[in-house]
Amino acid sequence: MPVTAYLPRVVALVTHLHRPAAPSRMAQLIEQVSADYRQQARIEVIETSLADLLPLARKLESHQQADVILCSGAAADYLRHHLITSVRTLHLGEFDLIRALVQARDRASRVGILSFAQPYPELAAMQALFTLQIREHTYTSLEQARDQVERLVADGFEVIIGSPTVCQLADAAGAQGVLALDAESLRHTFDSLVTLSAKAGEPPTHRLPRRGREQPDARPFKARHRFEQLLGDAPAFRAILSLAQRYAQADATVLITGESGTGKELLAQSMHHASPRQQGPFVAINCAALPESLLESELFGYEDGAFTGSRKGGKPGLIELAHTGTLFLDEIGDMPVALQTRLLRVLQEREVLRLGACQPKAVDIRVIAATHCDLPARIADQRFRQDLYYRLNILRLAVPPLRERIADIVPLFNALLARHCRARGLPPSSDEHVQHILPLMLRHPWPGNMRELENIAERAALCLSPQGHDDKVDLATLFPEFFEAGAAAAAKLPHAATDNLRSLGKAAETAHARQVLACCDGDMDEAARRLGVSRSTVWRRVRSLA
Ligand SMILES: Nc1ncnc2c1ncn2[C@@H]1O[C@H](COP(=O)(O)OP(=O)(O)OP(=O)(O)O)[C@@H](O)[C@H]1O
Repeated sequence: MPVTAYLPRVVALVTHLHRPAAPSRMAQLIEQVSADYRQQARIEVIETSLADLLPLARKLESHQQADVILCSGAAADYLRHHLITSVRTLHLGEFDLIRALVQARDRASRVGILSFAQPYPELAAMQALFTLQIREHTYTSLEQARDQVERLVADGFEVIIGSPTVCQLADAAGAQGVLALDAESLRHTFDSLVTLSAKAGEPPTHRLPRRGREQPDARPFKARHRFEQLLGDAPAFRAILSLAQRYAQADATVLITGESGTGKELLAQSMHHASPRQQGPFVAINCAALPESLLESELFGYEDGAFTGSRKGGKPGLIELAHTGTLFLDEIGDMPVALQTRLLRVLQEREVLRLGACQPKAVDIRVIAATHCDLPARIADQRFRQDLYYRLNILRLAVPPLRERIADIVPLFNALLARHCRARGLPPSSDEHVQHILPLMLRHPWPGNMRELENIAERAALCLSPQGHDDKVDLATLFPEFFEAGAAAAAKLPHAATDNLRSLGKAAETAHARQVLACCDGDMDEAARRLGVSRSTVWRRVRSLA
């Protein structure tokens, strides 16, 4: 079947405090510049309020409508914490600043500049060109931007240069906002996106197309995570980590199994980082995400003229691009059988044959495959090749689901909660409110594993923080998954642990307290009674990151 050339889908999200009624200047500018890139990418511009930003971006991600999301400043940073899709920051350059300063000069003699995260390096040199009093502040969250704007206005700065959100904040505070964006910066951003796509294979992210969390940069095929970043102290998880660290040193193929969201990809990235191949590329592909024809050309590459729409000069496949590094085949259980046969050949011969080519090329790769499927069952259904299974299942890592790491649930939740509060500039959620959901968390079966825990922590950060707490919203409304059918049938631990808490060492105390609390279905009073300590001691113990 002929395959047409793949054009990466770039969605530019223009964020505002409140969505404007008419197209904003920034949206118009992006539309205008993107017209020049129609041959290289499909670029769509969407305006959104900050409140709708995340739901919108998540929808784009779940419908696989964006290979890259383009966003400015704090919004890009925020999305990066929440999405798997690649998020690029729309950086402002010196042209943006000069142009904005020229506009500002006509309106006021004192001009404030709000830049995201880092000050403009060129500002000092530019200041000499303008007879203006210029003061620059940086921000990393909406709250900080608001504070800085108010400070500038209180100090008599009438014009403030920044992003569309900064401009709206300035307008709301009684100053004038000047947008810092120039067509040149946009071209520069689109150029780098398109060049990357050509360099690294399409689409422009290293993960096709569902993933792409890493930012495309000079070395797009890189692993971001390391063992040190993996959270979790439960014995079952520590045992897997220790095995993975040992396997990282070997070169044999690894098969990682485990439910969705247990951290299989994180483990694969960490192994690459700790392996002798760490300087080589880490190339990841989701085998379930692409139709068979596309997956084949992405994996194996093609020669010039191999099919209608193929790129002139041909294209290397991801297997070739992983040369000297690691190839991570996620969702291997969903790979079409015809491709399994071709992959088997690569694993046996360590060479790859591009589509339309006669001569195979030698490749030096380490393969890590992952799946949430029951591969033996797939073999029985003839949906997975038995010989491929044995080629993959050399070093095996079975990642435990979260419900089997009960001692990890509370510390992981606390760590994620703190991260979300920090990212949103919110004060930490109060123990009092968080305490209410603890029993529910310990009872829940966590079918979505770490991913689900991240979602709960994000909701808790938003709604249980002192600022966001709303008495009208009850727990069943806020966390319906804890109350849905099935949750009640969550795995229950045996009522075995009754040792006196004071007799145990500190780390053991923590693990023990959590275990007992789980046994008591989260009933603090009952746990305190069994452990022979006060209710608040139980609480202190279970929430500590032992
Ligand atoms: N040990 C861990 N510490 C911190 N975060 C984790 C850990 N394990 C998983 N996560 C987080 O959980 C989410 C899911 O992880 P990951 O994508 O690696 O899981 P997966 O098993 O590969 O999922 P899938 O099978 O759906 O592809 C990610 O956001 C990741 O950051």
